[in-house]
Amino acid sequence: MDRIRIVGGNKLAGTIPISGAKNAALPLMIASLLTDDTLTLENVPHLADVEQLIRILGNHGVDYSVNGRRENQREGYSRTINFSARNIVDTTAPYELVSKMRASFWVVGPLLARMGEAKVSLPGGCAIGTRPVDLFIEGLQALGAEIDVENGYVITRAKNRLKGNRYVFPKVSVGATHVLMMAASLARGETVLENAAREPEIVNLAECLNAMGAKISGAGTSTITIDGVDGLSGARVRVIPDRIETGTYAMAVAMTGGDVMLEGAEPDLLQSALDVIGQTGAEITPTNEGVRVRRNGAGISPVDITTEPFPGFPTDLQAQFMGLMTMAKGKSRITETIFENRFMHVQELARLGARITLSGQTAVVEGVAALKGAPVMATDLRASVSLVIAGLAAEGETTVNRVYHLDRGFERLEEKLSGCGATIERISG
Ligand SMILES: CC(=O)N[C@H]1[C@@H](OP(=O)(O)OP(=O)(O)OC[C@H]2O[C@@H](n3ccc(=O)[nH]c3=O)[C@H](O)[C@@H]2O)O[C@H](CO)[C@@H](O)[C@@H]1O
Ligand SMILES: C=C(OP(=O)(O)O)C(=O)O
Repeated sequence: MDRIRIVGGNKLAGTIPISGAKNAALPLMIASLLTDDTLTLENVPHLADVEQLIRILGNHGVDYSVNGRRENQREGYSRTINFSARNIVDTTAPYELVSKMRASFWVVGPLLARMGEAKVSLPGGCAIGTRPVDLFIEGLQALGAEIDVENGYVITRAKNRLKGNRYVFPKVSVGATHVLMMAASLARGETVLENAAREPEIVNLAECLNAMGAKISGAGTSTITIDGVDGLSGARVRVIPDRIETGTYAMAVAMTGGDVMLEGAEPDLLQSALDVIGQTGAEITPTNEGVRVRRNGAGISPVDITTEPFPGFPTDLQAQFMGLMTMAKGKSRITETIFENRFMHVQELARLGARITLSGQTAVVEGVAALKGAPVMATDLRASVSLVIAGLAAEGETTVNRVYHLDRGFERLEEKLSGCGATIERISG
Protein backbone atom coordinates (compact mmCIF):
# COMPACT_ATOMS: atom_id res chain seq x y z
CA MET A 1 0.00 0.00 0.00
CA ASP A 2 1.34 3.46 -0.92
CA ARG A 3 2.60 5.85 1.76
CA ILE A 4 3.54 9.52 1.77
CA ARG A 5 6.94 10.35 3.25
CA ILE A 6 7.54 13.90 4.42
CA VAL A 7 10.62 15.51 5.91
CA GLY A 8 9.29 18.59 7.65
CA GLY A 9 10.72 22.00 8.33
CA ASN A 10 10.74 23.69 4.91
CA LYS A 11 8.85 26.89 4.28
CA LEU A 12 6.52 26.75 1.26
CA ALA A 13 7.14 29.19 -1.58
CA GLY A 14 5.83 29.26 -5.13
CA THR A 15 2.54 28.61 -6.95
CA ILE A 16 -0.04 25.88 -6.39
CA PRO A 17 -2.72 25.47 -9.06
CA ILE A 18 -6.14 24.82 -7.51
CA SER A 19 -8.08 21.96 -9.09
CA GLY A 20 -11.76 21.62 -9.87
CA ALA A 21 -13.82 20.83 -6.77
CA LYS A 22 -14.49 17.15 -6.05
CA ASN A 23 -17.72 18.00 -4.27
CA ALA A 24 -18.99 20.01 -7.25
CA ALA A 25 -17.79 17.63 -9.96
CA LEU A 26 -19.62 14.64 -8.42
CA PRO A 27 -23.19 16.07 -8.49
CA LEU A 28 -22.57 17.63 -11.92
CA MET A 29 -21.54 14.23 -13.26
CA ILE A 30 -24.67 12.69 -11.73
CA ALA A 31 -26.81 15.35 -13.44
CA SER A 32 -25.81 13.76 -16.76
CA LEU A 33 -28.36 11.02 -15.95
CA LEU A 34 -31.17 13.55 -16.45
CA THR A 35 -30.75 13.89 -20.22
CA ASP A 36 -30.12 11.79 -23.31
CA ASP A 37 -27.93 14.60 -24.67
CA THR A 38 -24.22 15.10 -23.90
CA LEU A 39 -23.23 17.02 -20.79
CA THR A 40 -19.71 18.41 -21.11
CA LEU A 41 -17.95 19.24 -17.86
CA GLU A 42 -14.78 21.32 -17.81
CA ASN A 43 -12.22 21.34 -15.00
CA VAL A 44 -13.11 17.86 -13.67
CA PRO A 45 -10.38 16.86 -11.19
CA HIS A 46 -8.50 13.61 -11.66
CA LEU A 47 -9.39 11.87 -8.40
CA ALA A 48 -10.27 8.39 -7.18
CA ASP A 49 -13.84 9.50 -6.35
CA VAL A 50 -14.34 10.80 -9.89
CA GLU A 51 -13.05 7.53 -11.36
CA GLN A 52 -15.34 5.55 -9.05
CA LEU A 53 -18.36 7.63 -10.05
CA ILE A 54 -17.50 7.10 -13.73
CA ARG A 55 -17.73 3.34 -13.01
CA ILE A 56 -21.06 3.76 -11.20
CA LEU A 57 -22.53 5.90 -13.99
CA GLY A 58 -21.20 3.41 -16.54
CA ASN A 59 -23.22 0.69 -14.82
CA HIS A 60 -26.36 2.74 -15.54
CA GLY A 61 -25.32 3.14 -19.19
CA VAL A 62 -23.53 6.49 -19.15
CA ASP A 63 -20.78 6.72 -21.73
CA TYR A 64 -17.91 9.17 -21.33
CA SER A 65 -14.97 10.55 -23.25
CA VAL A 66 -12.11 12.68 -22.03
CA ASN A 67 -11.22 15.58 -24.34
CA GLY A 68 -12.81 13.58 -27.14
CA ARG A 69 -11.11 10.28 -26.31
CA ARG A 70 -11.23 7.65 -23.60
CA GLU A 71 -8.45 7.94 -21.06
CA ASN A 72 -7.32 5.48 -18.43
CA GLN A 73 -4.18 7.06 -17.03
CA ARG A 74 -4.39 7.64 -13.28
CA GLU A 75 -2.46 10.85 -13.06
CA GLY A 76 -3.17 14.19 -14.68
CA TYR A 77 -4.67 17.57 -13.95
CA SER A 78 -8.32 18.57 -14.24
CA ARG A 79 -9.86 17.66 -17.59
CA THR A 80 -12.89 18.23 -19.80
CA ILE A 81 -15.14 15.16 -19.88
CA ASN A 82 -18.25 14.47 -21.98
CA PHE A 83 -20.97 12.37 -20.35
CA SER A 84 -23.76 10.85 -22.40
CA ALA A 85 -26.68 8.98 -20.83
CA ARG A 86 -28.45 8.27 -24.13
CA ASN A 87 -29.76 4.94 -22.90
CA ILE A 88 -30.22 4.13 -19.22
CA VAL A 89 -29.66 0.38 -19.14
CA ASP A 90 -29.99 -0.25 -15.39
CA THR A 91 -31.76 1.67 -12.61
CA THR A 92 -30.07 -0.30 -9.82
CA ALA A 93 -26.96 1.02 -8.08
CA PRO A 94 -25.48 -2.03 -6.35
CA TYR A 95 -23.89 -2.25 -2.92
CA GLU A 96 -20.47 -3.15 -4.35
CA LEU A 97 -20.27 0.22 -6.09
CA VAL A 98 -22.24 2.54 -3.79
CA SER A 99 -20.62 1.36 -0.57
CA LYS A 100 -17.31 2.94 -1.63
CA MET A 101 -18.55 6.52 -1.85
CA ARG A 102 -21.33 8.44 -0.15
CA ALA A 103 -22.17 10.71 -3.11
CA SER A 104 -22.98 7.76 -5.38
CA PHE A 105 -26.28 7.43 -3.49
CA TRP A 106 -27.31 10.69 -5.16
CA VAL A 107 -28.07 8.89 -8.47
CA VAL A 108 -31.42 8.09 -6.81
CA GLY A 109 -32.80 11.56 -7.72
CA PRO A 110 -32.18 11.69 -11.48
CA LEU A 111 -32.90 7.98 -12.04
CA LEU A 112 -36.26 8.27 -10.30
CA ALA A 113 -37.19 11.49 -12.09
CA ARG A 114 -36.23 10.28 -15.58
CA MET A 115 -37.02 6.54 -15.38
CA GLY A 116 -39.76 6.45 -12.72
CA GLU A 117 -37.77 4.01 -10.59
CA ALA A 118 -34.44 3.55 -8.84
CA LYS A 119 -33.02 0.93 -6.51
CA VAL A 120 -29.95 2.26 -4.76
CA SER A 121 -27.90 0.64 -2.04
CA LEU A 122 -27.65 2.52 1.23
CA PRO A 123 -24.26 4.27 1.21
CA GLY A 124 -21.36 2.53 2.91
CA GLY A 125 -20.08 2.90 6.43
CA CYS A 126 -18.15 6.11 6.83
CA ALA A 127 -15.54 7.18 9.29
CA ILE A 128 -17.05 10.57 10.18
CA GLY A 129 -20.55 9.73 11.43
CA THR A 130 -23.68 7.66 10.85
CA ARG A 131 -24.84 9.76 7.88
CA PRO A 132 -28.47 8.61 7.50
CA VAL A 133 -30.58 9.16 4.35
CA ASP A 134 -33.91 10.02 6.01
CA LEU A 135 -34.05 13.51 4.47
CA PHE A 136 -33.62 12.16 0.95
CA ILE A 137 -36.48 9.71 1.55
CA GLU A 138 -38.77 12.29 3.12
CA GLY A 139 -38.05 14.86 0.39
CA LEU A 140 -38.60 12.44 -2.50
CA GLN A 141 -41.82 11.23 -0.85
CA ALA A 142 -42.97 14.86 -0.76
CA LEU A 143 -42.56 14.83 -4.57
CA GLY A 144 -44.83 11.77 -4.79
CA ALA A 145 -42.32 8.90 -4.77
CA GLU A 146 -43.18 5.58 -3.12
CA ILE A 147 -40.20 4.39 -1.12
CA ASP A 148 -39.31 1.15 0.67
CA VAL A 149 -36.07 0.30 2.39
CA GLU A 150 -35.41 -3.44 2.03
CA ASN A 151 -32.30 -5.60 2.30
CA GLY A 152 -30.02 -2.59 2.44
CA TYR A 153 -31.55 -0.92 -0.62
CA VAL A 154 -33.68 2.18 -1.00
CA ILE A 155 -36.32 1.22 -3.57
CA THR A 156 -38.12 4.17 -5.12
CA ARG A 157 -40.98 4.33 -7.62
CA ALA A 158 -43.07 7.08 -9.13
CA LYS A 159 -46.17 5.65 -10.85
CA ASN A 160 -46.70 8.93 -12.64
CA ARG A 161 -44.28 11.80 -13.09
CA LEU A 162 -42.99 13.34 -9.85
CA LYS A 163 -45.11 16.26 -8.70
CA GLY A 164 -43.76 19.57 -7.40
CA ASN A 165 -44.34 20.36 -3.74
CA ARG A 166 -43.03 22.46 -0.84
CA TYR A 167 -40.45 20.70 1.31
CA VAL A 168 -38.84 22.20 4.41
CA PHE A 169 -35.57 20.48 5.34
CA PRO A 170 -35.61 19.80 9.10
CA LYS A 171 -31.80 19.98 8.94
CA VAL A 172 -29.48 21.47 6.31
CA SER A 173 -28.19 18.75 3.99
CA VAL A 174 -25.95 19.33 0.98
CA GLY A 175 -26.60 15.92 -0.59
CA ALA A 176 -30.38 15.96 -0.09
CA THR A 177 -30.54 19.50 -1.56
CA HIS A 178 -28.61 18.28 -4.65
CA VAL A 179 -30.92 15.30 -5.07
CA LEU A 180 -34.19 17.17 -4.63
CA MET A 181 -33.05 19.92 -7.00
CA MET A 182 -32.27 17.31 -9.66
CA ALA A 183 -35.49 15.34 -9.13
CA ALA A 184 -37.72 18.45 -9.03
CA SER A 185 -36.21 19.72 -12.31
CA LEU A 186 -38.17 17.04 -14.19
CA ALA A 187 -41.27 17.07 -11.92
CA ARG A 188 -44.66 18.46 -12.92
CA GLY A 189 -45.20 21.93 -11.43
CA GLU A 190 -43.34 24.00 -8.89
CA THR A 191 -41.17 22.78 -6.00
CA VAL A 192 -40.05 25.06 -3.19
CA LEU A 193 -37.18 23.82 -1.00
CA GLU A 194 -36.82 25.65 2.30
CA ASN A 195 -33.88 25.54 4.68
CA ALA A 196 -31.89 24.32 1.67
CA ALA A 197 -28.08 24.08 1.75
CA ARG A 198 -26.33 27.23 0.44
CA GLU A 199 -22.93 25.74 -0.40
CA PRO A 200 -21.20 26.95 -3.61
CA GLU A 201 -21.49 23.40 -4.96
CA ILE A 202 -25.29 23.77 -4.84
CA VAL A 203 -25.00 26.95 -6.90
CA ASN A 204 -22.72 25.18 -9.40
CA LEU A 205 -25.27 22.36 -9.79
CA ALA A 206 -28.16 24.83 -10.22
CA GLU A 207 -26.14 26.65 -12.92
CA CYS A 208 -25.53 23.33 -14.63
CA LEU A 209 -29.20 22.31 -14.48
CA ASN A 210 -30.31 25.73 -15.75
CA ALA A 211 -27.83 25.46 -18.63
CA MET A 212 -29.53 22.12 -19.40
CA GLY A 213 -32.92 23.88 -19.54
CA ALA A 214 -34.12 23.65 -15.93
CA LYS A 215 -35.86 26.59 -14.25
CA ILE A 216 -34.23 27.02 -10.85
CA SER A 217 -33.99 30.23 -8.85
CA GLY A 218 -32.68 31.03 -5.40
CA ALA A 219 -29.74 28.57 -5.32
CA GLY A 220 -27.22 29.94 -2.83
CA THR A 221 -30.04 31.12 -0.54
CA SER A 222 -32.02 28.93 1.84
CA THR A 223 -35.13 28.96 -0.40
CA ILE A 224 -34.78 27.35 -3.82
CA THR A 225 -37.67 27.37 -6.31
CA ILE A 226 -37.74 24.84 -9.14
CA ASP A 227 -40.26 25.05 -11.95
CA GLY A 228 -40.36 21.53 -13.42
CA VAL A 229 -39.77 21.11 -17.18
CA ASP A 230 -40.67 18.24 -19.56
CA GLY A 231 -37.09 17.44 -20.55
CA LEU A 232 -33.50 18.58 -20.20
CA SER A 233 -30.83 18.94 -22.88
CA GLY A 234 -27.05 18.83 -23.02
CA ALA A 235 -24.84 21.72 -21.89
CA ARG A 236 -21.25 22.74 -21.27
CA VAL A 237 -20.46 23.70 -17.66
CA ARG A 238 -17.29 24.42 -15.67
CA VAL A 239 -16.62 22.86 -12.27
CA ILE A 240 -15.82 25.55 -9.67
CA PRO A 241 -12.37 25.64 -8.01
CA ASP A 242 -12.00 23.45 -4.94
CA ARG A 243 -12.52 25.62 -1.84
CA ILE A 244 -11.43 22.81 0.48
CA GLU A 245 -8.19 22.28 -1.42
CA THR A 246 -7.67 26.07 -1.34
CA GLY A 247 -8.20 26.24 2.42
CA THR A 248 -5.99 23.21 3.00
CA TYR A 249 -2.97 24.71 1.21
CA ALA A 250 -3.60 28.10 2.81
CA MET A 251 -3.41 26.41 6.21
CA ALA A 252 -0.25 24.56 5.17
CA VAL A 253 1.44 27.90 4.41
CA ALA A 254 0.07 29.43 7.63
CA MET A 255 1.71 26.55 9.48
CA THR A 256 5.10 26.25 7.75
CA GLY A 257 5.52 29.93 6.90
CA GLY A 258 6.38 31.10 3.39
CA ASP A 259 4.65 32.73 0.43
CA VAL A 260 2.40 30.82 -1.96
CA MET A 261 0.03 31.86 -4.75
CA LEU A 262 -3.03 29.60 -4.83
CA GLU A 263 -3.66 29.96 -8.53
CA GLY A 264 -7.28 29.95 -9.69
CA ALA A 265 -8.65 30.02 -6.14
CA GLU A 266 -11.82 32.07 -5.58
CA PRO A 267 -11.82 33.74 -2.14
CA ASP A 268 -15.62 34.19 -2.06
CA LEU A 269 -16.02 30.42 -1.90
CA LEU A 270 -14.32 30.22 1.51
CA GLN A 271 -14.37 33.70 3.02
CA SER A 272 -15.09 32.52 6.58
CA ALA A 273 -12.12 30.14 6.52
CA LEU A 274 -9.80 32.77 4.98
CA ASP A 275 -10.86 35.24 7.69
CA VAL A 276 -9.93 32.70 10.37
CA ILE A 277 -6.59 31.90 8.71
CA GLY A 278 -5.92 35.64 8.63
CA GLN A 279 -6.61 35.85 12.37
CA THR A 280 -3.96 33.17 12.99
CA GLY A 281 -1.37 35.61 11.61
CA ALA A 282 -1.14 34.72 7.91
CA GLU A 283 -1.59 37.45 5.33
CA ILE A 284 -4.29 36.62 2.78
CA THR A 285 -4.39 38.69 -0.42
CA PRO A 286 -6.95 38.08 -3.18
CA THR A 287 -5.41 38.89 -6.59
CA ASN A 288 -6.41 38.50 -10.24
CA GLU A 289 -4.51 35.20 -10.30
CA GLY A 290 -6.05 33.70 -7.18
CA VAL A 291 -5.26 34.01 -3.48
CA ARG A 292 -1.79 34.79 -2.12
CA VAL A 293 -0.95 33.45 1.36
CA ARG A 294 2.08 34.64 3.32
CA ARG A 295 3.37 34.18 6.84
CA ASN A 296 6.73 35.44 8.00
CA GLY A 297 8.34 35.94 11.37
CA ALA A 298 5.64 35.98 14.02
CA GLY A 299 4.15 32.71 15.21
CA ILE A 300 0.64 31.30 14.90
CA SER A 301 -2.12 32.89 17.01
CA PRO A 302 -4.77 30.60 18.50
CA VAL A 303 -8.32 31.05 17.15
CA ASP A 304 -11.55 29.29 18.24
CA ILE A 305 -13.81 27.92 15.52
CA THR A 306 -17.15 26.14 15.22
CA THR A 307 -18.05 24.28 12.03
CA GLU A 308 -21.30 25.30 10.37
CA PRO A 309 -23.12 24.94 7.06
CA PHE A 310 -22.05 27.50 4.41
CA PRO A 311 -21.25 30.38 4.76
CA GLY A 312 -19.83 29.28 8.15
CA PHE A 313 -16.51 27.53 8.72
CA PRO A 314 -16.65 24.24 6.74
CA THR A 315 -16.42 20.88 8.49
CA ASP A 316 -14.20 19.71 5.62
CA LEU A 317 -11.48 22.11 6.87
CA GLN A 318 -11.83 21.31 10.57
CA ALA A 319 -9.10 18.63 10.71
CA GLN A 320 -6.64 20.80 8.78
CA PHE A 321 -7.32 23.74 11.08
CA MET A 322 -6.70 21.54 14.09
CA GLY A 323 -3.35 20.63 12.53
CA LEU A 324 -2.50 24.33 12.31
CA MET A 325 -3.60 25.01 15.89
CA THR A 326 -1.30 22.29 17.27
CA MET A 327 1.57 24.80 16.91
CA ALA A 328 -0.31 27.96 17.93
CA LYS A 329 1.00 30.15 20.76
CA GLY A 330 -1.77 29.24 23.21
CA LYS A 331 -5.05 27.38 23.54
CA SER A 332 -7.82 27.08 20.94
CA ARG A 333 -11.24 25.41 20.98
CA ILE A 334 -12.53 23.60 17.89
CA THR A 335 -16.20 22.60 17.90
CA GLU A 336 -17.63 20.20 15.30
CA THR A 337 -21.39 20.54 14.76
CA ILE A 338 -21.96 18.74 11.43
CA PHE A 339 -20.65 15.18 11.94
CA GLU A 340 -20.67 13.43 15.30
CA ASN A 341 -17.50 11.43 14.73
CA ARG A 342 -15.08 13.72 12.97
CA PHE A 343 -12.20 13.81 15.44
CA MET A 344 -10.39 10.67 14.30
CA HIS A 345 -7.30 12.75 13.52
CA VAL A 346 -6.84 13.73 17.18
CA GLN A 347 -5.05 10.57 18.25
CA GLU A 348 -2.83 10.64 15.15
CA LEU A 349 -1.86 14.31 15.63
CA ALA A 350 -0.94 13.28 19.18
CA ARG A 351 1.69 10.89 17.72
CA LEU A 352 3.43 13.97 16.35
CA GLY A 353 3.41 15.55 19.81
CA ALA A 354 0.18 17.57 19.64
CA ARG A 355 -1.64 18.26 22.91
CA ILE A 356 -5.39 17.91 22.37
CA THR A 357 -8.18 16.98 24.76
CA LEU A 358 -11.68 16.08 23.67
CA SER A 359 -14.82 17.05 25.49
CA GLY A 360 -17.93 15.99 23.59
CA GLN A 361 -18.01 17.83 20.28
CA THR A 362 -15.21 20.23 21.27
CA ALA A 363 -11.47 19.70 21.02
CA VAL A 364 -9.20 21.89 23.13
CA VAL A 365 -5.81 22.29 21.50
CA GLU A 366 -2.85 23.48 23.56
CA GLY A 367 -0.25 24.68 21.07
CA VAL A 368 3.27 23.25 21.35
CA ALA A 369 6.56 24.86 20.23
CA ALA A 370 7.44 21.98 17.90
CA LEU A 371 5.97 18.76 16.49
CA LYS A 372 8.20 15.72 15.90
CA GLY A 373 7.76 13.43 12.86
CA ALA A 374 6.24 9.94 13.30
CA PRO A 375 4.39 7.24 11.33
CA VAL A 376 0.66 8.07 11.25
CA MET A 377 -2.48 7.02 9.45
CA ALA A 378 -5.98 8.38 9.15
CA THR A 379 -9.41 7.02 8.50
CA ASP A 380 -10.79 9.69 6.22
CA LEU A 381 -9.80 12.16 3.56
CA ARG A 382 -9.55 15.46 5.46
CA ALA A 383 -8.05 13.80 8.53
CA SER A 384 -5.31 12.38 6.29
CA VAL A 385 -4.43 15.74 4.83
CA SER A 386 -4.33 17.33 8.30
CA LEU A 387 -1.52 14.88 9.05
CA VAL A 388 0.29 15.93 5.87
CA ILE A 389 0.10 19.60 6.93
CA ALA A 390 1.35 18.80 10.40
CA GLY A 391 4.12 16.63 8.91
CA LEU A 392 5.29 19.54 6.75
CA ALA A 393 5.83 21.62 9.88
CA ALA A 394 7.16 18.82 12.13
CA GLU A 395 10.84 18.20 12.77
CA GLY A 396 12.14 15.08 11.01
CA GLU A 397 10.32 12.37 9.09
CA THR A 398 6.59 11.66 9.01
CA THR A 399 5.02 8.82 7.00
CA VAL A 400 1.31 8.99 6.28
CA ASN A 401 -0.20 5.58 5.60
CA ARG A 402 -3.47 4.76 3.79
CA VAL A 403 -2.79 7.22 1.00
CA TYR A 404 -5.92 6.07 -0.83
CA HIS A 405 -7.90 8.49 1.36
CA LEU A 406 -5.83 11.39 0.00
CA ASP A 407 -6.27 10.18 -3.57
CA ARG A 408 -10.04 10.55 -3.15
CA GLY A 409 -9.81 14.31 -2.89
CA PHE A 410 -6.38 15.83 -3.59
CA GLU A 411 -5.10 15.96 -7.15
CA ARG A 412 -1.30 15.56 -7.39
CA LEU A 413 -0.79 16.46 -3.75
CA GLU A 414 2.92 15.53 -3.57
CA GLU A 415 3.70 17.28 -6.84
CA LYS A 416 1.94 20.51 -5.82
CA LEU A 417 3.69 20.64 -2.44
CA SER A 418 7.15 19.59 -3.62
CA GLY A 419 6.85 22.27 -6.34
CA CYS A 420 6.78 24.77 -3.46
CA GLY A 421 9.85 23.41 -1.70
CA ALA A 422 8.38 20.70 0.53
CA THR A 423 10.27 17.44 0.92
CA ILE A 424 7.43 15.02 0.21
CA GLU A 425 7.25 11.85 -1.88
CA ARG A 426 4.99 8.88 -2.49
CA ILE A 427 6.47 5.50 -1.65
CA SER A 428 4.79 2.70 -3.57
CA GLY A 429 4.19 -0.79 -2.26
C1 LIG B 1 -19.57 14.68 -1.68
C2 LIG B 1 -19.90 15.84 -0.82
O1 LIG B 1 -20.28 16.89 -1.30
N1 LIG B 1 -19.72 15.68 0.48
C3 LIG B 1 -19.94 16.81 1.37
C4 LIG B 1 -21.40 16.86 1.77
O2 LIG B 1 -21.71 15.61 2.38
P1 LIG B 1 -23.22 15.24 2.64
O3 LIG B 1 -24.06 15.79 1.55
O4 LIG B 1 -23.24 13.77 2.89
O5 LIG B 1 -23.51 16.01 3.99
P2 LIG B 1 -24.90 16.59 4.51
O6 LIG B 1 -24.90 18.06 4.31
O7 LIG B 1 -26.01 15.80 3.91
O8 LIG B 1 -24.82 16.25 6.06
C5 LIG B 1 -25.03 17.24 7.06
C6 LIG B 1 -25.62 16.59 8.28
O9 LIG B 1 -26.94 16.14 7.97
C7 LIG B 1 -27.10 14.80 8.35
N2 LIG B 1 -28.09 14.16 7.44
C8 LIG B 1 -27.91 14.22 6.10
C9 LIG B 1 -28.81 13.61 5.25
C10 LIG B 1 -29.91 12.92 5.79
O10 LIG B 1 -30.75 12.34 5.09
N3 LIG B 1 -30.04 12.89 7.14
C11 LIG B 1 -29.16 13.50 7.99
O11 LIG B 1 -29.32 13.44 9.21
C12 LIG B 1 -25.69 14.20 8.24
O12 LIG B 1 -25.55 13.03 8.99
C13 LIG B 1 -24.85 15.36 8.76
O13 LIG B 1 -24.87 15.34 10.17
O14 LIG B 1 -21.59 17.93 2.70
C14 LIG B 1 -20.84 17.81 3.92
C15 LIG B 1 -21.21 18.97 4.81
O15 LIG B 1 -20.78 20.14 4.26
C16 LIG B 1 -19.35 17.74 3.62
O16 LIG B 1 -18.66 17.47 4.80
C17 LIG B 1 -19.05 16.64 2.60
O17 LIG B 1 -17.72 16.74 2.16
C1 LIG C 1 -16.63 13.97 3.72
C2 LIG C 1 -16.22 14.17 2.46
O1 LIG C 1 -16.63 13.48 1.37
P1 LIG C 1 -17.82 12.41 1.32
O2 LIG C 1 -19.08 13.16 1.58
O3 LIG C 1 -17.75 11.89 -0.08
O4 LIG C 1 -17.54 11.35 2.36
C3 LIG C 1 -15.23 15.21 2.15
O5 LIG C 1 -15.10 15.57 0.96
O6 LIG C 1 -14.55 15.69 3.08
